[in-house]
Amino acid sequence: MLTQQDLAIESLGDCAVDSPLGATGRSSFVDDADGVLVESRVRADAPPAPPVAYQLAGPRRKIFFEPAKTTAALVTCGGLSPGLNNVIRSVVLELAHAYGVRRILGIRNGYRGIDSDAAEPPIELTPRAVADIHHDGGTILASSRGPQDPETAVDFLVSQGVDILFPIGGDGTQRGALVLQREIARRGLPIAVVGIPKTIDNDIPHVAPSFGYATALEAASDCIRGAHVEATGAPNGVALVKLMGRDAGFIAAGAAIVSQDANFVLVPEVPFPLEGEGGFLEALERRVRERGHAVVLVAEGAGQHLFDSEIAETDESGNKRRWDIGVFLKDRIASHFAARSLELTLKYIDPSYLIRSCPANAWDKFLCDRMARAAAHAAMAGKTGMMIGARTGEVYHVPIALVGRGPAVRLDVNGDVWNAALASTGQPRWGQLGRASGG
Ligand SMILES: Nc1ncnc2c1ncn2[C@@H]1O[C@H](COP(=O)(O)OP(=O)(O)O)[C@@H](O)[C@H]1O
Ligand SMILES: O=P(O)(O)OC[C@H]1O[C@](O)(COP(=O)(O)O)[C@@H](O)[C@@H]1O
Ligand SMILES: [Mg+2]
Repeated sequence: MLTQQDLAIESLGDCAVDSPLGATGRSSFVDDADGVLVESRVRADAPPAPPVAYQLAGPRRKIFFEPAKTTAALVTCGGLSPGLNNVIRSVVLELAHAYGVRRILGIRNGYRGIDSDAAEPPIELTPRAVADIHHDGGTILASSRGPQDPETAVDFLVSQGVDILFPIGGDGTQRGALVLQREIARRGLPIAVVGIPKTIDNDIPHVAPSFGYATALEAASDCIRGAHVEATGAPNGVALVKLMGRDAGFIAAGAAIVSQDANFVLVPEVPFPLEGEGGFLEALERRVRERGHAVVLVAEGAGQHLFDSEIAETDESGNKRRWDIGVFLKDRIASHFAARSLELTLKYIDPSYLIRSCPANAWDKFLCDRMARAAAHAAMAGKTGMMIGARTGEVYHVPIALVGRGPAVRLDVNGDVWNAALASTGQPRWGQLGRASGG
């Protein structure tokens, strides 16, 4: 359970500068006493408890940095997510147009670009340079995985005169941001670090969901529409669609709900039985015998209990690699039907990278702009060691230290999202199983 103290936002010091937004008459200011309740769910019969609230995001009347003397830098890290360019553009425009910040750097290729020995130096981000980027997927700055030495990175920020760093990326990026902020604090430097969390996987705490997720669902459901056409277009057609989701099944579950065309959805949180009475293959066979076709969604991290071991290898950022459940299931479905001499037309579809490389949809664009501008306001007010949190309708400040605290964000298998996914597929509710069962 979080306390109000856990949610305190660090600050570089007193805010002595009048915000230029006051002169425009465009902004209604908020102050640090404005909050957003952490717990939206309550029990009416619970004893009253003191409210615990995030600090509300938004422009402050007094700011820490003098805009004309401020240099900001943006960096995008980790896997791509729809909306990265929208975030870059809105941060740049808010800083340049609303505050009058004149020097904004775009660090190339993720954290590896925060280094004087980097292959590519930062680029200048002007309003003109970012004018049209919001229509495109990806990131104009490029991204990467892999560690960066915090001392090297902070030396580089100092050498470039950077006052504010905006790390835009997932849970790993935010952990990295905290390491940099700690090094900055250790040296007593007045450099603000304000993160903007991206996640198509929907697996970052205090952000529910962040930008990218809604677009990923929309793109996935377009693929599933095609998969359904393929499955119904052949005798005993089965379309198996692999979606991203290393540890959390939000994309697969959400896509099942959005598309309404999936008959099975397999997620990391539910180690389904494969063989035997009540297992996936038997349920699939029954569905195909009864209806002549089926659409199966599988998240990349699902079914790892079906392999004898875990992969020891990680990616450059330390994320554990997973066995390829898509190809594994494809083979097992084929051999199951062959063993029963049952006709099968199996189509395996892996749209993973297409889903995260597309431009943001309307909802994610809406979210990106608000999160980006909120980050600009927080940073100009000298807030640091924080990231922007978001929930439908609200944008607020979250200490980055909370990203690594508490249980990881996973699908609640007793919650309404998973219930809706089960209802839309009609698949059995498989429970928790031991390793290697049914393999
Ligand atoms: N615990 C950590 N400490 C410092 N840096 C980290 C940490 N975890 C990840 N990073 C760095 O953050 C960047 C992005 O992390 P990654 O896990 O690849 O993507 P994401 O931010 O999307 O989760 C990489 O450069 C990675 O090395
Ligand atoms: O193949 P890549 O580029 O390493 O990315 C795969 C991973 O990237 C993601 O899209 C995002 O993951 P991150 O949070 O690590 O950036 C995951 O869903 C997926 O497991
Ligand atoms: Mg991640």
